[in-house]
Amino acid sequence: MDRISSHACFGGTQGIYRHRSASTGTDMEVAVFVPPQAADGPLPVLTYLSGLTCTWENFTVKAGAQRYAAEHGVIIVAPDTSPRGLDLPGEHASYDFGSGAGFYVDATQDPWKTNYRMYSYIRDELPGLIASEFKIDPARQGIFGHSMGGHGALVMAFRNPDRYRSVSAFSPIVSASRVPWGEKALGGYLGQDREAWKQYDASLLAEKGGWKSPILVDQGTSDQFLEKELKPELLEEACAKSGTPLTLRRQPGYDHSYYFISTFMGDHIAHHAKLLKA
Ligand SMILES: N[C@@H](CCC(=O)N[C@@H](CS)C(=O)NCC(=O)O)C(=O)O
Repeated sequence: MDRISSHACFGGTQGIYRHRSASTGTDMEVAVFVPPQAADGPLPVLTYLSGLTCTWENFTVKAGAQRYAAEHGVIIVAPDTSPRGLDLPGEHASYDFGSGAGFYVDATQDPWKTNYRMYSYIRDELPGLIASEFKIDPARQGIFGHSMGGHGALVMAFRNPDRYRSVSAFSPIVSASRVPWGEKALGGYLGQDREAWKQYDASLLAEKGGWKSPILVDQGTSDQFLEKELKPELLEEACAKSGTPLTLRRQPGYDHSYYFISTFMGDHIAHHAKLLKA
């Protein structure tokens, strides 16, 4: 990984890196915050997946996570939301598909299947890279995210319970196969066979059970995407069915923005730190 920039932050270091990705066949950028406790030995890692239109930058500049990561001694990794630097047909035409909207899936359809492999990138390639460059404890990994990234985090955790010990989300798309954003993305990347979409639907995965640690989800009640795209009640119902321990907090008056995310960031990092250090 090449370091693009580095800033002292809350006694630790906020770095931005670029590396060649075998999963996407492109260069990828990623932000990594290393807290001051890194001097004393391997630390837990928390990966944050961003929402539509984002890069690593939205979270890194606006979420206010570094203060809490420094407090709890957790490394935070914030990747991009899609491959970059390509010009596939229609790739940059809309904010909710293609660039900035990889949906954390491995595409199976042309022309996406060669590069749009964000599931493999996040699950396999990036953790390997991070482990080779930073002093991490691979047995203590958590994942969280916002909106499309909340969907990504829940899907990643539910499909890989041995890999991740903790999960949380801000205003997640909880059932990608049953809302317009998800139908567009999964249809485009995976094709029209809806059976293939199920492996990327957090609520359908939750319904099957298998995730054991407490899940924290925050959702603003004034979120403009709440009824049409997010539908937290579907996750609530699925978790109730399978006995999955979900705490869903409806936060009155909050919208979909980073003003909301930064307000509850401290609670989320404390949630992960507790589970990762247990
Ligand atoms: N641009 C879209 C909304 C996209 C959006 O709200 N993106 C969220 C994630 S789903 C976000 O975090 N945007 C970047 C930011 O607020 O910094 C629209 O106009 O409807």
